[in-house]
Amino acid sequence: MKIAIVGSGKVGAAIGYTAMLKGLAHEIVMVDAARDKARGEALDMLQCLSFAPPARIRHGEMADTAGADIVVITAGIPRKADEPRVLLLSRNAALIADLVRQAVHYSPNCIIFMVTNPLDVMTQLAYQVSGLPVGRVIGMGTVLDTARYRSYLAAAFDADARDVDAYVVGEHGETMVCLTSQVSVRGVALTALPAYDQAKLAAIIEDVVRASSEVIALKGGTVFAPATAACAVLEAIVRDSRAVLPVCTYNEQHGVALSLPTVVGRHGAGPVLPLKLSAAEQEQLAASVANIKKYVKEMENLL
Ligand SMILES: NC(=O)c1ccc[n+]([C@@H]2O[C@H](COP(=O)([O-])OP(=O)(O)OC[C@H]3O[C@@H](n4cnc5c(N)ncnc54)[C@H](O)[C@@H]3O)[C@@H](O)[C@H]2O)c1
Repeated sequence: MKIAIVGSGKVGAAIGYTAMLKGLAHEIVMVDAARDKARGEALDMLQCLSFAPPARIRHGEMADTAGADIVVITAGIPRKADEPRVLLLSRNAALIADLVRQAVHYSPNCIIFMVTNPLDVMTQLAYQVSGLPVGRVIGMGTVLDTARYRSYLAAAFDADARDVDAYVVGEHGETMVCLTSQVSVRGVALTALPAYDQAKLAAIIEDVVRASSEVIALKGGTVFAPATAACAVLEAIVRDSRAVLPVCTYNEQHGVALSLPTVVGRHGAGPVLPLKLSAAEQEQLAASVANIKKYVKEMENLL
Protein backbone atom coordinates (compact mmCIF):
# COMPACT_ATOMS: atom_id res chain seq x y z
CA MET A 1 0.00 0.00 0.00
CA LYS A 2 1.47 3.33 -1.09
CA ILE A 3 0.01 6.47 0.48
CA ALA A 4 0.93 9.90 -0.85
CA ILE A 5 0.19 12.96 1.27
CA VAL A 6 -0.08 16.16 -0.72
CA GLY A 7 0.26 19.06 1.69
CA SER A 8 2.72 18.42 4.52
CA GLY A 9 1.41 21.13 6.82
CA LYS A 10 0.08 20.57 10.32
CA VAL A 11 -2.68 18.13 9.35
CA GLY A 12 -0.83 16.37 6.50
CA ALA A 13 2.23 15.75 8.67
CA ALA A 14 0.09 14.41 11.53
CA ILE A 15 -1.75 12.08 9.12
CA GLY A 16 1.57 10.79 7.76
CA TYR A 17 2.91 10.23 11.26
CA THR A 18 -0.25 8.49 12.50
CA ALA A 19 -0.46 6.31 9.38
CA MET A 20 3.18 5.32 9.88
CA LEU A 21 2.64 4.38 13.55
CA LYS A 22 -0.43 2.33 12.58
CA GLY A 23 1.54 0.53 9.86
CA LEU A 24 -0.98 1.49 7.19
CA ALA A 25 1.47 1.69 4.27
CA HIS A 26 4.67 0.15 3.01
CA GLU A 27 5.49 3.51 1.45
CA ILE A 28 4.53 7.05 2.50
CA VAL A 29 5.45 9.99 0.27
CA MET A 30 5.22 13.50 1.71
CA VAL A 31 4.70 16.32 -0.82
CA ASP A 32 4.42 20.07 -0.27
CA ALA A 33 4.79 23.23 -2.33
CA ALA A 34 7.36 24.14 0.33
CA ARG A 35 9.73 21.32 -0.54
CA ASP A 36 11.84 21.68 2.60
CA LYS A 37 8.72 21.30 4.76
CA ALA A 38 7.94 17.94 3.11
CA ARG A 39 11.58 16.93 3.41
CA GLY A 40 11.69 17.88 7.09
CA GLU A 41 8.50 15.97 7.92
CA ALA A 42 9.66 12.88 5.99
CA LEU A 43 13.05 12.95 7.75
CA ASP A 44 11.45 13.37 11.17
CA MET A 45 9.20 10.38 10.45
CA LEU A 46 12.02 8.28 9.00
CA GLN A 47 13.94 8.76 12.24
CA CYS A 48 11.11 6.88 14.06
CA LEU A 49 11.53 3.71 12.04
CA SER A 50 13.52 1.70 14.59
CA PHE A 51 10.41 1.92 16.82
CA ALA A 52 7.66 1.79 14.17
CA PRO A 53 6.30 -0.75 11.67
CA PRO A 54 8.53 -1.06 8.58
CA ALA A 55 7.83 1.45 5.84
CA ARG A 56 9.61 3.47 3.20
CA ILE A 57 9.24 7.13 4.11
CA ARG A 58 10.26 9.80 1.63
CA HIS A 59 9.42 13.22 0.28
CA GLY A 60 9.07 14.34 -3.30
CA GLU A 61 7.15 16.09 -6.05
CA MET A 62 3.81 15.04 -7.53
CA ALA A 63 5.70 12.69 -9.90
CA ASP A 64 6.90 10.77 -6.83
CA THR A 65 3.30 9.96 -5.92
CA ALA A 66 3.08 7.72 -9.04
CA GLY A 67 1.42 4.37 -8.37
CA ALA A 68 -0.11 5.51 -5.07
CA ASP A 69 -3.08 3.50 -3.83
CA ILE A 70 -4.36 6.47 -1.84
CA VAL A 71 -3.60 10.15 -2.42
CA VAL A 72 -4.48 12.23 0.64
CA ILE A 73 -5.01 15.91 -0.18
CA THR A 74 -4.27 18.23 2.72
CA ALA A 75 -2.77 21.08 0.71
CA GLY A 76 -4.31 24.47 1.09
CA ILE A 77 -4.69 27.52 3.16
CA PRO A 78 -6.34 26.86 6.51
CA ARG A 79 -8.95 29.14 8.07
CA LYS A 80 -8.61 31.43 11.07
CA ALA A 81 -10.85 30.87 14.12
CA ASP A 82 -13.38 33.55 13.10
CA GLU A 83 -13.58 32.57 9.42
CA PRO A 84 -16.22 30.22 8.00
CA ARG A 85 -14.70 27.23 6.19
CA VAL A 86 -16.35 28.38 2.98
CA LEU A 87 -14.13 31.49 2.80
CA LEU A 88 -11.44 29.06 1.76
CA LEU A 89 -13.33 28.40 -1.46
CA SER A 90 -11.64 31.07 -3.52
CA ARG A 91 -8.27 30.30 -1.96
CA ASN A 92 -8.33 26.56 -2.55
CA ALA A 93 -10.50 25.69 -5.59
CA ALA A 94 -7.97 26.20 -8.41
CA LEU A 95 -5.18 24.68 -6.34
CA ILE A 96 -7.20 21.54 -5.56
CA ALA A 97 -8.37 21.08 -9.16
CA ASP A 98 -4.75 21.19 -10.32
CA LEU A 99 -3.51 18.77 -7.64
CA VAL A 100 -6.32 16.28 -8.28
CA ARG A 101 -5.59 16.26 -12.03
CA GLN A 102 -1.91 15.60 -11.30
CA ALA A 103 -2.73 12.91 -8.72
CA VAL A 104 -4.88 10.99 -11.21
CA HIS A 105 -2.33 11.48 -13.98
CA TYR A 106 0.35 9.79 -11.87
CA SER A 107 -1.94 7.27 -10.10
CA PRO A 108 -4.92 6.51 -12.35
CA ASN A 109 -6.17 3.75 -10.04
CA CYS A 110 -5.87 5.64 -6.78
CA ILE A 111 -8.44 6.58 -4.20
CA ILE A 112 -8.44 10.34 -3.57
CA PHE A 113 -8.97 11.21 0.08
CA MET A 114 -9.86 14.88 0.48
CA VAL A 115 -9.20 16.77 3.70
CA THR A 116 -8.84 20.35 2.45
CA ASN A 117 -11.70 22.73 3.33
CA PRO A 118 -14.35 23.64 2.45
CA LEU A 119 -14.53 19.89 2.49
CA ASP A 120 -17.80 19.09 0.72
CA VAL A 121 -17.20 21.49 -2.14
CA MET A 122 -13.59 20.35 -2.54
CA THR A 123 -14.72 16.71 -2.60
CA GLN A 124 -17.28 17.50 -5.29
CA LEU A 125 -14.65 19.40 -7.27
CA ALA A 126 -12.21 16.49 -6.92
CA TYR A 127 -14.89 14.07 -8.12
CA GLN A 128 -15.71 16.26 -11.13
CA VAL A 129 -12.13 16.83 -12.29
CA SER A 130 -10.74 13.38 -11.46
CA GLY A 131 -12.95 11.28 -13.74
CA LEU A 132 -12.74 8.57 -11.05
CA PRO A 133 -15.76 6.50 -10.02
CA VAL A 134 -17.80 8.14 -7.27
CA GLY A 135 -16.66 5.77 -4.50
CA ARG A 136 -12.98 6.49 -5.18
CA VAL A 137 -13.18 10.17 -4.32
CA ILE A 138 -13.79 10.31 -0.60
CA GLY A 139 -13.88 13.35 1.63
CA MET A 140 -13.20 13.21 5.34
CA GLY A 141 -16.70 14.64 5.66
CA THR A 142 -18.26 14.52 9.08
CA VAL A 143 -16.05 11.69 10.35
CA LEU A 144 -14.25 14.24 12.53
CA ASP A 145 -17.48 15.96 13.64
CA THR A 146 -18.93 12.55 14.50
CA ALA A 147 -15.82 11.69 16.53
CA ARG A 148 -16.22 14.96 18.43
CA TYR A 149 -19.92 14.30 19.01
CA ARG A 150 -19.23 10.80 20.34
CA SER A 151 -16.39 12.04 22.59
CA TYR A 152 -18.45 14.90 24.02
CA LEU A 153 -21.49 12.65 24.56
CA ALA A 154 -19.30 10.11 26.35
CA ALA A 155 -17.77 12.76 28.61
CA ALA A 156 -21.16 14.29 29.48
CA PHE A 157 -23.06 11.05 30.00
CA ASP A 158 -20.31 9.00 31.61
CA ALA A 159 -19.76 6.43 28.87
CA ASP A 160 -16.90 5.01 26.78
CA ALA A 161 -16.70 7.07 23.56
CA ARG A 162 -16.10 3.88 21.59
CA ASP A 163 -19.48 2.57 22.76
CA VAL A 164 -21.39 5.68 21.73
CA ASP A 165 -23.27 5.23 18.47
CA ALA A 166 -24.06 8.65 17.02
CA TYR A 167 -23.69 10.47 13.70
CA VAL A 168 -23.16 13.93 12.41
CA VAL A 169 -24.27 14.16 8.77
CA GLY A 170 -24.61 16.75 6.01
CA GLU A 171 -22.08 19.54 5.61
CA HIS A 172 -18.67 19.59 7.30
CA GLY A 173 -19.44 23.15 8.27
CA GLU A 174 -21.83 25.37 10.13
CA THR A 175 -24.96 23.49 8.94
CA MET A 176 -23.75 20.04 10.04
CA VAL A 177 -26.57 17.94 11.51
CA CYS A 178 -25.93 16.20 14.84
CA LEU A 179 -28.54 13.46 14.80
CA THR A 180 -30.28 13.00 18.12
CA SER A 181 -33.10 10.61 17.27
CA GLN A 182 -30.93 7.51 17.32
CA VAL A 183 -28.04 8.11 19.70
CA SER A 184 -27.31 5.01 21.74
CA VAL A 185 -24.66 3.51 23.99
CA ARG A 186 -24.11 -0.13 23.08
CA GLY A 187 -27.70 -0.40 21.93
CA VAL A 188 -29.18 1.43 24.92
CA ALA A 189 -30.96 4.65 23.97
CA LEU A 190 -29.16 7.75 25.24
CA THR A 191 -32.40 8.94 26.84
CA ALA A 192 -32.40 5.78 29.03
CA LEU A 193 -29.02 6.58 30.64
CA PRO A 194 -29.21 7.75 34.28
CA ALA A 195 -27.11 10.84 33.48
CA TYR A 196 -29.27 11.85 30.46
CA ASP A 197 -30.37 15.46 30.39
CA GLN A 198 -31.90 17.18 27.34
CA ALA A 199 -30.32 20.57 28.05
CA LYS A 200 -26.90 18.91 28.26
CA LEU A 201 -27.48 17.29 24.86
CA ALA A 202 -28.39 20.65 23.31
CA ALA A 203 -25.22 22.20 24.78
CA ILE A 204 -23.11 19.34 23.39
CA ILE A 205 -24.46 19.93 19.89
CA GLU A 206 -23.51 23.61 20.11
CA ASP A 207 -20.03 22.60 21.28
CA VAL A 208 -19.60 20.13 18.40
CA VAL A 209 -20.47 22.77 15.81
CA ARG A 210 -17.92 25.21 17.23
CA ALA A 211 -15.35 22.56 18.29
CA SER A 212 -12.98 23.35 15.48
CA SER A 213 -13.06 27.15 15.99
CA GLU A 214 -12.38 26.65 19.67
CA VAL A 215 -9.25 24.55 19.05
CA ILE A 216 -8.04 26.90 16.30
CA ALA A 217 -8.42 29.87 18.65
CA LEU A 218 -6.56 28.04 21.43
CA LYS A 219 -3.67 26.41 19.56
CA GLY A 220 -3.68 27.78 16.02
CA GLY A 221 -5.11 24.74 14.26
CA THR A 222 -6.76 21.37 14.70
CA VAL A 223 -4.24 18.56 14.33
CA PHE A 224 -4.58 15.36 16.39
CA ALA A 225 -8.33 14.87 15.98
CA PRO A 226 -8.35 15.41 12.18
CA ALA A 227 -5.32 13.13 11.79
CA THR A 228 -6.91 10.40 13.92
CA ALA A 229 -10.21 10.68 12.04
CA ALA A 230 -8.41 10.63 8.68
CA CYS A 231 -6.47 7.53 9.68
CA ALA A 232 -9.70 5.79 10.72
CA VAL A 233 -10.84 6.18 7.11
CA LEU A 234 -7.42 5.18 5.70
CA GLU A 235 -7.41 2.11 7.96
CA ALA A 236 -10.86 1.06 6.74
CA ILE A 237 -9.57 1.24 3.16
CA VAL A 238 -6.21 -0.42 3.79
CA ARG A 239 -7.57 -3.26 5.95
CA ASP A 240 -10.77 -3.55 3.90
CA SER A 241 -12.72 -3.46 7.15
CA ARG A 242 -16.02 -2.25 5.62
CA ALA A 243 -16.39 0.18 8.51
CA VAL A 244 -19.45 2.43 8.45
CA LEU A 245 -18.16 6.00 8.48
CA PRO A 246 -19.87 9.30 7.61
CA VAL A 247 -17.46 10.11 4.78
CA CYS A 248 -18.32 12.62 2.09
CA THR A 249 -19.04 11.41 -1.45
CA TYR A 250 -20.93 12.84 -4.39
CA ASN A 251 -24.55 11.81 -3.92
CA GLU A 252 -26.67 11.43 -7.05
CA GLN A 253 -29.93 11.63 -5.12
CA HIS A 254 -29.04 14.93 -3.44
CA GLY A 255 -27.10 16.26 -6.45
CA VAL A 256 -24.18 17.29 -4.27
CA ALA A 257 -21.30 15.86 -2.20
CA LEU A 258 -22.29 15.39 1.43
CA SER A 259 -21.66 13.10 4.38
CA LEU A 260 -23.88 10.17 5.26
CA PRO A 261 -23.04 6.83 6.91
CA THR A 262 -21.22 4.87 4.21
CA VAL A 263 -19.43 1.53 3.98
CA VAL A 264 -15.67 2.01 3.51
CA GLY A 265 -13.29 -0.70 2.33
CA ARG A 266 -10.54 -1.47 -0.17
CA HIS A 267 -12.90 -0.61 -3.04
CA GLY A 268 -13.40 2.89 -1.63
CA ALA A 269 -16.71 4.24 -0.31
CA GLY A 270 -20.18 2.79 -0.82
CA PRO A 271 -22.90 1.95 -0.49
CA VAL A 272 -24.39 4.86 1.43
CA LEU A 273 -26.65 3.38 4.10
CA PRO A 274 -30.23 4.51 4.62
CA LEU A 275 -30.98 6.49 7.79
CA LYS A 276 -34.28 6.88 9.58
CA LEU A 277 -34.46 10.60 10.34
CA SER A 278 -37.05 12.47 12.35
CA ALA A 279 -39.02 15.17 10.51
CA ALA A 280 -36.86 17.87 12.16
CA GLU A 281 -33.65 16.10 11.14
CA GLN A 282 -34.89 15.76 7.55
CA GLU A 283 -35.48 19.50 7.49
CA GLN A 284 -32.02 20.20 8.91
CA LEU A 285 -30.39 17.88 6.37
CA ALA A 286 -32.27 19.58 3.51
CA ALA A 287 -30.96 22.96 4.75
CA SER A 288 -27.44 21.56 4.92
CA VAL A 289 -27.70 20.21 1.36
CA ALA A 290 -29.01 23.58 0.16
CA ASN A 291 -26.04 25.30 1.80
CA ILE A 292 -23.49 23.01 0.12
CA LYS A 293 -25.26 23.55 -3.22
CA LYS A 294 -24.96 27.31 -2.79
CA TYR A 295 -21.21 26.98 -2.24
CA VAL A 296 -20.81 24.57 -5.18
CA LYS A 297 -22.43 27.22 -7.39
CA GLU A 298 -20.02 29.85 -6.05
CA MET A 299 -17.11 27.51 -6.78
CA GLU A 300 -18.31 26.87 -10.33
CA ASN A 301 -18.41 30.64 -10.92
CA LEU A 302 -14.83 30.92 -9.67
CA LEU A 303 -13.30 28.28 -11.96
N1 LIG B 1 -11.76 18.13 6.76
C1 LIG B 1 -11.39 18.35 8.00
O1 LIG B 1 -12.01 17.82 8.94
C2 LIG B 1 -10.21 19.25 8.27
C3 LIG B 1 -9.65 19.35 9.56
C4 LIG B 1 -8.55 20.18 9.74
C5 LIG B 1 -8.02 20.91 8.67
N2 LIG B 1 -8.63 20.81 7.45
C6 LIG B 1 -8.12 21.52 6.28
O2 LIG B 1 -6.89 20.91 5.87
C7 LIG B 1 -6.12 21.87 5.15
C8 LIG B 1 -4.71 21.91 5.74
O3 LIG B 1 -4.74 22.40 7.07
P1 LIG B 1 -3.36 22.60 7.88
O4 LIG B 1 -3.74 23.06 9.22
O5 LIG B 1 -2.48 21.41 7.71
O6 LIG B 1 -2.72 23.83 7.06
P2 LIG B 1 -1.17 24.19 6.91
O7 LIG B 1 -1.11 25.59 6.44
O8 LIG B 1 -0.41 23.80 8.13
O9 LIG B 1 -0.72 23.22 5.73
C9 LIG B 1 -1.11 23.38 4.40
C10 LIG B 1 0.09 22.99 3.57
O10 LIG B 1 -0.32 22.96 2.19
C11 LIG B 1 0.83 23.34 1.46
N3 LIG B 1 0.45 23.70 0.09
C12 LIG B 1 -0.14 24.84 -0.35
N4 LIG B 1 -0.27 24.77 -1.70
C13 LIG B 1 0.23 23.58 -2.10
C14 LIG B 1 0.40 22.95 -3.35
N5 LIG B 1 -0.01 23.53 -4.48
N6 LIG B 1 0.97 21.73 -3.39
C15 LIG B 1 1.39 21.13 -2.25
N7 LIG B 1 1.28 21.69 -1.02
C16 LIG B 1 0.71 22.90 -0.96
C17 LIG B 1 1.41 24.50 2.26
O11 LIG B 1 2.77 24.76 1.90
C18 LIG B 1 1.25 23.98 3.68
O12 LIG B 1 2.42 23.30 4.14
C19 LIG B 1 -6.89 23.20 5.29
O13 LIG B 1 -7.69 23.40 4.14
C20 LIG B 1 -7.75 22.98 6.51
O14 LIG B 1 -8.89 23.82 6.52
C21 LIG B 1 -9.68 20.00 7.23
